[in-house]
Amino acid sequence: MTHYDLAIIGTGSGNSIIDERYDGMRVALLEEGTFGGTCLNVGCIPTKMYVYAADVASTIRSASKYGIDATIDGVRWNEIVDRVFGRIDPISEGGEKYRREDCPNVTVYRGRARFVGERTLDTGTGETITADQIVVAAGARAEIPQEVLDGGVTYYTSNNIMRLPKLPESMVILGTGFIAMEFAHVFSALGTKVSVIGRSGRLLRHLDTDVSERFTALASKKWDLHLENPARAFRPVGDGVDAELTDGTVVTGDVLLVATGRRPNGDLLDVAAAGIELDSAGSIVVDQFQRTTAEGVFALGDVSSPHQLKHVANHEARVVQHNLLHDAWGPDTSALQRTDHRFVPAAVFTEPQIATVGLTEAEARAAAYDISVKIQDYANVAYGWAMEDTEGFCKLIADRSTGLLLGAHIIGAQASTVIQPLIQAMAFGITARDMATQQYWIHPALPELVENALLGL
Ligand SMILES: Cc1cc2nc3c(=O)[nH]c(=O)nc-3n(C[C@H](O)[C@H](O)[C@H](O)COP(=O)(O)OP(=O)(O)OC[C@H]3O[C@@H](n4cnc5c(N)ncnc54)[C@H](O)[C@@H]3O)c2cc1C
Ligand SMILES: NC(=O)c1ccc[n+]([C@@H]2O[C@H](COP(=O)([O-])OP(=O)(O)OC[C@H]3O[C@@H](n4cnc5c(N)ncnc54)[C@H](O)[C@@H]3O)[C@@H](O)[C@H]2O)c1
Repeated sequence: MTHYDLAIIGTGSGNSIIDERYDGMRVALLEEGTFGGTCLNVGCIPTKMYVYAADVASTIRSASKYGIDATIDGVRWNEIVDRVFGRIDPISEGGEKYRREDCPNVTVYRGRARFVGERTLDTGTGETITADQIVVAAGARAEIPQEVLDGGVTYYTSNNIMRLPKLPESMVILGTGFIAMEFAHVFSALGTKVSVIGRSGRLLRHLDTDVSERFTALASKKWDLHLENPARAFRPVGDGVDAELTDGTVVTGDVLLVATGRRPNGDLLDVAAAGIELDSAGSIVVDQFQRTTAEGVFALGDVSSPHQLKHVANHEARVVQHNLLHDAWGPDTSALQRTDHRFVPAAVFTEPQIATVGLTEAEARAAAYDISVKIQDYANVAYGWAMEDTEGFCKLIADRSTGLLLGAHIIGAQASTVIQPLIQAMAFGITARDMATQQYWIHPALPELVENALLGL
């Protein structure tokens, strides 16, 4: 049985651990799927490349409000697909080739790994290995509701929807979370008729209520929404799918996209054989040093994190990368790094974009903070006038007793970029007053939205 200094399950964020500090170690890298993981191959990166194309189409459609007449003559779907995957697929292939051919200390195993004992792995290739330390970076997978499986219909997930052979005329999307909304934007902007089925009354309902309500109102003008009306059955019809809803409505589409959450992959790894605990949501339990309940085993990213975001997985990977090299299992933890999950931001790349960090107003009130709330409309700042924006806003929530921000929520153009100074203020403990008054804000740029929101607080 081959013994390694380190074994890593998963080549998404896990692959980034192995840098020159590990040159003197024997490392096993285990991967069952496409090399490079979710973000690169089927997640953040390709989706945002599609979103960019969708945004271009949207801009053309809305050009007339600026006095410019333009129409879309055609959407070359296959060229969009080729632009995205023509760039991404070689990165994945190159990454694997690099590990196999240029990293003499790394052995790549291509199979489904699972634990068969303490720090012992069946690599899924016929070989079992042991390692002094193991990192579980095995990610998550799309959850498929039973009613979809029972219906025997063809369905797509985020894994394969981007490689459809042609742009569908109509699409039924099950779910109202991040993935559902980003693909609804992509396909509708490119010309597909989009129907969305949700169980609750609002899209993106985990966000601040004002943001979620505004987004739902805007979406209802362009998509066929079926909210508070869960699907109870799915049936194949011709080349497409019928979804029968609880009130009897039937929603039909050429293609069904299921985007109802992603389940951590810990349940497929026989973790109990290694003494690794899962929580009730199926995530691997980790402490602030990313250590699991089994000595010598770390976990990071979607398999162990409630956030399921790439910037969180990256942060956790850097912590693990450090702690692997610092006797993480001895009594003295002073040299170890801790993960910091206090202010985790997220953005939804829809139209309009949404960005969020910290508490929602409801969460802040439930936590009994004495809060100050300000909503600043894009329509009331100069750049908002330039864009004729009548929809977007920035909502800030601050703690009156400290003057510190508790939450920031933006819906509107470039929200994912405009929010960054607010994330910085929260991370570095800058008060809203100092933030507003102790620096210049470029006039008349979009961040004046944030300046005015802060002044308003
Ligand atoms: C459509 C989509 C869009 C997204 N967009 C964004 C975004 O815009 N911004 C953002 O921050 N996040 C986004 N995310 C989330 C982000 O992609 C994930 O949080 C991140 O990629 C998780 O990284 P990871 O390293 O934990 O897991 P992964 O990158 O999923 O890596 C896990 C790897 O482990 C392998 N594996 C699993 N089990 C085994 C096993 N038993 N044996 C061997 N190998 C195994 C898998 O094949 C996979 O390659 C998106 C996700 C999706 C699906
Ligand atoms: N821009 C980004 O950062 C980005 C983009 C895409 C994905 N992600 C990450 O990937 C994760 C997974 O995305 P997701 O959209 O699949 O999950 P999600 O948790 O955001 O949303 C899933 C939605 O599906 C609903 N749902 C569950 N079962 C259902 C059913 N049977 N019928 C109808 N609706 C049902 C849930 O109520 C929820 O609203 C996200 O939580 C996010 O962290 C991030």
